[in-house]
Amino acid sequence: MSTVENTPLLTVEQLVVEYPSKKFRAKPFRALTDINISIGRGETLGLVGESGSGKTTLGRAILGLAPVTAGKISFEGKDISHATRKDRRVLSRELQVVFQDPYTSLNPALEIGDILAEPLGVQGMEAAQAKKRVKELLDQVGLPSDAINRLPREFSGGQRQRVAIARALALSPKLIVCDEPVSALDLSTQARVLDLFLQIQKDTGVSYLFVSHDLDVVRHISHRVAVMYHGEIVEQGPAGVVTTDPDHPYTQRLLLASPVPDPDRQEQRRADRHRLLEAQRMQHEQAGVPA
Ligand SMILES: Nc1ncnc2c1ncn2[C@@H]1O[C@H](COP(=O)(O)OP(=O)(O)OP(=O)(O)O)[C@@H](O)[C@H]1O
Repeated sequence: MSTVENTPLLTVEQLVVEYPSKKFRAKPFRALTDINISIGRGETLGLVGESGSGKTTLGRAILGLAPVTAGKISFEGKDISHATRKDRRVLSRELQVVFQDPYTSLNPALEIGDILAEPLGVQGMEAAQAKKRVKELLDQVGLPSDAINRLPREFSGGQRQRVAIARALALSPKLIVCDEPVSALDLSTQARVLDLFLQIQKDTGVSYLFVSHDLDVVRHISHRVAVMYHGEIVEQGPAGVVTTDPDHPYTQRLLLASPVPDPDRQEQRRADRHRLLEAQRMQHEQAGVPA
């Protein structure tokens, strides 16, 4: 086996993330302290914790959306903690994201075919080849090929999340940060979308960082689970071993966790989506692809 194959796909070492305070001269807010995790190829690390424990911040730091105050994030052995915008453009082929809310993560004005072709066009794929790839992607996520000419509003929440997953898969990434991707769906739809994530991993070998406030969801999908509390990882182990004992303090805290983030953080997520879409649009312009 080569060195690259032996190296974990992603390692996070002694990561600290601080957000600047909105109050004048106030100390920055430390959202993450001394985070150490790794994710292997084809592996799912579930990240669970109560609301505000720092799960989204960790995903954001990996995606380059939250500042790395100290520590190191490496992808395939390369330090990406302070990657430039150019580096991030290259990384976006390997590192993708699926957000929680399927109702706001898709551009409502674009047909599904265009939403899926966008990342392919950015990477310079010719129209005919992109069309073929879009059909493959729809098939892979269990949507009919006539979805190409339809708008997001014509689909249910579960179907829209399938479109978001297809878009994340378009460039065959190695890691997908899944930030509460089933929390907005009803229980039976959740189960079907989780099965889709598992099937995709079996077929492609993609790795997931799977963020959820729901321990059952995380245990179902993950090989290993990390439990966060107040910006730290307080427990980490194989999915079957992490406790669901109702008397365990972390479990109690998880049971109390609210699935609905506070308005400030919802606003931040909207801003993240906007930034990522904006970055895609700029890449489009630079590649000379008409919008
Ligand atoms: N942009 C920001 N500026 C300042 N503080 C922030 C910012 N984003 C998050 N925080 C704070 O960092 C902490 C961790 O937030 P984060 O969204 O990562 O938690 P979470 O575990 O994902 O919560 P939830 O499950 O509710 O989404 C919280 O105290 C939050 O208020």
